[in-house]
Amino acid sequence: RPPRPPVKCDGSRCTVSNAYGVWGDRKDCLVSAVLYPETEEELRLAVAQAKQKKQKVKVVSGFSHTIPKLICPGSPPETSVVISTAKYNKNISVDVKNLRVTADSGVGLRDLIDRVEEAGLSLVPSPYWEGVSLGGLISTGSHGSSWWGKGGSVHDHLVGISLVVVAGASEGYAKIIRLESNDPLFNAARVSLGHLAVISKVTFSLEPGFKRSITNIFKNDAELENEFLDHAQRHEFADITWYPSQKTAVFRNDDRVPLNTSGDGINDFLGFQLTPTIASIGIRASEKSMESRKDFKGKCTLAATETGYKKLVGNGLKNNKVLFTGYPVVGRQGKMQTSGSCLHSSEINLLSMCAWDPRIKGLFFYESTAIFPAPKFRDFIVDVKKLRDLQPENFCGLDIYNGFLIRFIKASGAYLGQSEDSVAVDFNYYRAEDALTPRLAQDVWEEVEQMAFFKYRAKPHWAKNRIVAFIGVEEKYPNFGKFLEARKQLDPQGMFSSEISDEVLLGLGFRTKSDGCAMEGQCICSEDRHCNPDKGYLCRPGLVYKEARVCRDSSVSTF
Ligand SMILES: Cc1cc2nc3c(=O)[nH]c(=O)nc-3n(C[C@H](O)[C@H](O)[C@H](O)COP(=O)(O)OP(=O)(O)OC[C@H]3O[C@@H](n4cnc5c(N)ncnc54)[C@H](O)[C@@H]3O)c2cc1C
Ligand SMILES: O=C1O[C@H]([C@@H](O)CO)C(O)=C1O
Repeated sequence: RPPRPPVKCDGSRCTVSNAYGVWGDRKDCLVSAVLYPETEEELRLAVAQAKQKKQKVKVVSGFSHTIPKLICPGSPPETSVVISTAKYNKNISVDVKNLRVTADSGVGLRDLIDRVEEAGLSLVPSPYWEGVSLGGLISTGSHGSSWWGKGGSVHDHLVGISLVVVAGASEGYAKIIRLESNDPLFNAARVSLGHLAVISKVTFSLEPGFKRSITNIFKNDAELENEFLDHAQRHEFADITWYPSQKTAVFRNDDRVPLNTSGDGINDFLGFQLTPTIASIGIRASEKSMESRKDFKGKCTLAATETGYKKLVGNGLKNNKVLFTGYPVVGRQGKMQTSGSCLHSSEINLLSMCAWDPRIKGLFFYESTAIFPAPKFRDFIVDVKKLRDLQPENFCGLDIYNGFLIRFIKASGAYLGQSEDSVAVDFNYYRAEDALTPRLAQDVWEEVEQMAFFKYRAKPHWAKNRIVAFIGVEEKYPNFGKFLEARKQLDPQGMFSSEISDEVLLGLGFRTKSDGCAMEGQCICSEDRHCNPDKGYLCRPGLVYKEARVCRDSSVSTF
């Protein structure tokens, strides 16, 4: 079954959720209504109506694949409305001569890519997951991986954007403005987290169609900190997957090759494949039982099995669309850059879905993504290795997912983009059904999280992360003030802002620290009560990054 829609309405109000089904604070987002405009004029009318009713407005796509609660307009529900772009996805027009494509913001990434490739052109970057809308993916600075050309961030290939902004009565309370690359507001609008306006049209620059040639090289991680820079400079779409508990780093040699190169392969990334529901439930059940038995060894066995299987099947790469038969895998850009086959299954197929689908007891995890200025990343790796060498089993929980996924993002002019060439690192780890349930090695994850965001001042990916990652975020962007000025200019009454999304944008979520708040990254502990003393989890300093404050299982001896 494909993912379910993120919005559920009963008579009087609607609940807006995300793809994982649970927000970081585990509280529902309630709104008075959700509107489904289908044309740009209907989009404008929806904004005008909300302005006249003095409502708070947020935009959600048909996918809602963002983790932080950016799409929640706040309380009380009666005064808020959500505009969904799920049905605003009709128009895609490819301009072959000028190597451009313009589309409605609700269009899904896969639909756009297929149309562009049909026309013999290619969109260079994209997130690795295709289950996103064009408006949504640029709004959070979503990216693939590249330090070449315009780089791996999609918003750096945007050359025009149309916004529905609030207006006075004389202009019908809402109007459409078109911004091109040289507009002063353009750098605010292209990564705007839904805080300035509703994006109605996006225009991307394209390139003549090309193919990709991918080879995964499995290496020992001993020299990782000395090798990542060279790897990114040598291969246009390079990334690295580091499995710290196994001391293995998988260097993805990934380059563009001409269209006439032989090969019709695809990238059907394993993690995004249609997964038999029983498999997802099975993995989740075994994780849960290992957690309850504090079975580190079991986690490491599962991790080794997972990574062994991934190596065997090329992590989902297929040479002939069906099977992985060996490297290199060569295929069309449109079939290699992004994937998400679990999206394309029939409603009646109840036996398989995306592994994290909240309708089944499948995978349930945190997703942290830290974006480092390139010069700082080396020291982060060295610190994580120190932490890993203290007790490698602590890192098996990570390797059950994707380990550390290391990707490359180029400096951007976008105010909320990266101001310098950067390295993004994703890591997923087990999340318990209940907020207060202690998790194996959670102190290690909290230390890695705090090391990244506070010791190395990495920026949190706007679409991922637990709320603690956003503490002090506004100080990390040199042009943050310019973004706030643009927000004041385009939305003086703060119609698109809310105290809930301000916790992300302005890192304001820390006024009160409640009992147990540190157990899910809702605060950084400063007292034991912020952890779970009844279960022996107490607030302690980090082992390598001493300034970190983490919830550690006091029943096990530290080193
Ligand atoms: C399985 C998975 C894999 C992922 N892989 C990657 C990856 O490889 N790289 C990466 O960088 N990210 C990745 N992401 C994150 C994803 O790219 C972002 O969450 C993206 O923003 C989701 O797009 P969406 O259409 O679901 O937007 P939503 O989640 O619906 O919205 C995101 C934000 O954009 C705003 N917004 C949406 N549409 C509009 C509009 N038309 N006008 C104004 N504001 C709007 C919303 O208000 C919100 O603030 C992944 C996410 C998942 C779940
Ligand atoms: O869930 C996600 O998957 C990708 C990456 O971790 C694997 O492709 C990504 O960036 C996510 O947020």
